[in-house]
Amino acid sequence: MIKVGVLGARGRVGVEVCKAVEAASDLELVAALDKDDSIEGLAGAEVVVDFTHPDVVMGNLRWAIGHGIHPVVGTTGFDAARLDTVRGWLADSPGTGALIAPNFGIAAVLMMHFAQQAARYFESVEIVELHHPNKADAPSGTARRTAELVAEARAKAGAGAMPDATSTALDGARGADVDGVRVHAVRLAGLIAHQEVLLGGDGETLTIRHDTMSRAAFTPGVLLGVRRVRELPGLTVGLEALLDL
Ligand SMILES: NC(=O)C1=CN([C@@H]2O[C@H](COP(=O)(O)OP(=O)(O)OC[C@H]3O[C@@H](n4cnc5c(N)ncnc54)[C@H](OP(=O)(O)O)[C@@H]3O)[C@@H](O)[C@H]2O)C=CC1
Ligand SMILES: O=C(O)C1=N[C@H](C(=O)O)C[C@H](O)C1
Repeated sequence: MIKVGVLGARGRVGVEVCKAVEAASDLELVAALDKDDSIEGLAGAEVVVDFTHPDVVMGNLRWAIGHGIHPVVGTTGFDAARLDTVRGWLADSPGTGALIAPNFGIAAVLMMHFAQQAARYFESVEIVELHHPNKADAPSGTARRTAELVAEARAKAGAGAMPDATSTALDGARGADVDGVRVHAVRLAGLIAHQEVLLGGDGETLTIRHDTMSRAAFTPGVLLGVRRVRELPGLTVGLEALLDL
């Protein structure tokens, strides 16, 4: 049995993660903590799942890694500097592994992978992410990561800058620039999490779309991470590393 703690246990995703851990015969939920609970309640856990908030996740990670507890992190808001900081903490705690994934949905990971594969064949790539209006960060972690993967694929293929004649625009009209890829964030009541990657070339376009219909969609990926993270010392970024794509 793997002893699992959950941070953000009363949140939208945390509730689903707790249910999934409790339903798994090889996992034991030993701590289900939320905002006002002491993190010391994680003592005894081997793996901690974090679905909290970008403002608190670094403190949680520091504590968990410092106590040799392997984190599986869904919370977003990670940039290169934050990831480097986590790598530093892991270096001081040999044998501890951490998995940080901007999206634990298998279909979402495939959408990112397909976008990365397609990127080098098109002159233009833009990303539109659409989420529920209670989301703290924009653009989403998934969109940011997709843009990084697309930019990396284009750079590797020697692709130049994308065509764009815009010479006058209202602030934000062209979205955020992530490594040269434009990312547009929509916040709309009624939505959960959705993304379109738009690719355009000479006389044709390709749209790769992903829709999250239920937050239970994240739990198989989270459980995969929980089962594997202890075998992966150091930092692993993205669930794709565990999917043999
Ligand atoms: N990687 C992935 O696949 C996915 C990632 N996410 C990300 O996960 C994060 C959480 O999303 P979501 O569940 O929708 O958010 P919610 O706001 O519904 O849940 C977060 C929970 O964490 C609680 N919390 C805040 N601070 C702490 C703390 N220090 N310790 C423990 N709990 C705390 C919140 O309490 P309170 O409400 O009182 O502040 C809340 O109950 C976001 O960053 C989101 O982008 C979401 C879906 C999938
Ligand atoms: O906040 C959310 O809801 C989600 N957050 C993640 C992100 O920022 O990419 C994953 C998914 O999009 C849902």
